[in-house]
Amino acid sequence: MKPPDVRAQAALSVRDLTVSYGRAVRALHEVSLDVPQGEIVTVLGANGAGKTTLMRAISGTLRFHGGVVSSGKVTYSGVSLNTSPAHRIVETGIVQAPEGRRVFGRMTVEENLKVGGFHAPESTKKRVFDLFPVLAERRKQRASLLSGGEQQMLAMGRALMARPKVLLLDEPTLGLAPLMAQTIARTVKEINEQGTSVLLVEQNAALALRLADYAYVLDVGQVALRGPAAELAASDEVRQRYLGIVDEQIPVAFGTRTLSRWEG
Ligand SMILES: Nc1ncnc2c1ncn2[C@@H]1O[C@H](COP(=O)(O)OP(=O)(O)OP(=O)(O)O)[C@@H](O)[C@H]1O
Repeated sequence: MKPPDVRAQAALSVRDLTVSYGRAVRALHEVSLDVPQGEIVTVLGANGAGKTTLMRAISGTLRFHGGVVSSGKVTYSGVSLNTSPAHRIVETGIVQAPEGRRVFGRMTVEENLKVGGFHAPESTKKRVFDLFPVLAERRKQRASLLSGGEQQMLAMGRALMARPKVLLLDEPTLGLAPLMAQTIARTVKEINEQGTSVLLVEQNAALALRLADYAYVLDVGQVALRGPAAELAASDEVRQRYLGIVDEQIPVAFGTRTLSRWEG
């Protein structure tokens, strides 16, 4: 049986990535991660763990935030993306959905979608409207009039207009009511079932672990834990630390290790 770190058909691959902001802040230290074709992979971690930095390094936007990759690499289908500008990475098929509040408020829903994919065929817009019927209903409305959850849907819809092979989602359920968060989660699953791989950064670990095939936990810039999402969800350590389930009988040991059946 294959060891888990040689995961099948890794489309997007991050190897030993170290990222700093200026001289003082090392935000990621030798982080490795794979997003195989067709999977949902989630990255969990507390505030400041480095999740957003990881997304920036993948999407080529690190430089806009004063960050640099000091070692390691990001590849897609074996091709290095380290020096690719952000627009080239989008063309490669790796597209980040902006945060929900980053939609263009004065533009209509439809205009926002157009910004996501000027050359997208009508069928792509239809796909977005099928996934998010509320966007079809409000297509002529200004984006600023949408609710927070609907704006998040629009942000995801805008990313889908670029027809991504890998969709990067940075906390898509942040600040949303539980019912809306569930709707977003269901749609992420549907997007994935239609063939798009997903890298999902979430603070809502319970939701993310239900959705994902595989999960990584970042802790102060390093991968502290990784494994199949179902195994992490069942782990007492993860339940106590990330799912808020406290059982004082069980001591928490927390170091770098892999939760997997291969480890014995
Ligand atoms: N533009 C920046 N300049 C300097 N330091 C930064 C910058 N962005 C992030 N950092 C630092 O890098 C570290 C990782 O931050 P990052 O935002 O990647 O974490 P995160 O896991 O996404 O946290 P959160 O959940 O709060 O967004 C933190 O110590 C943060 O203060």
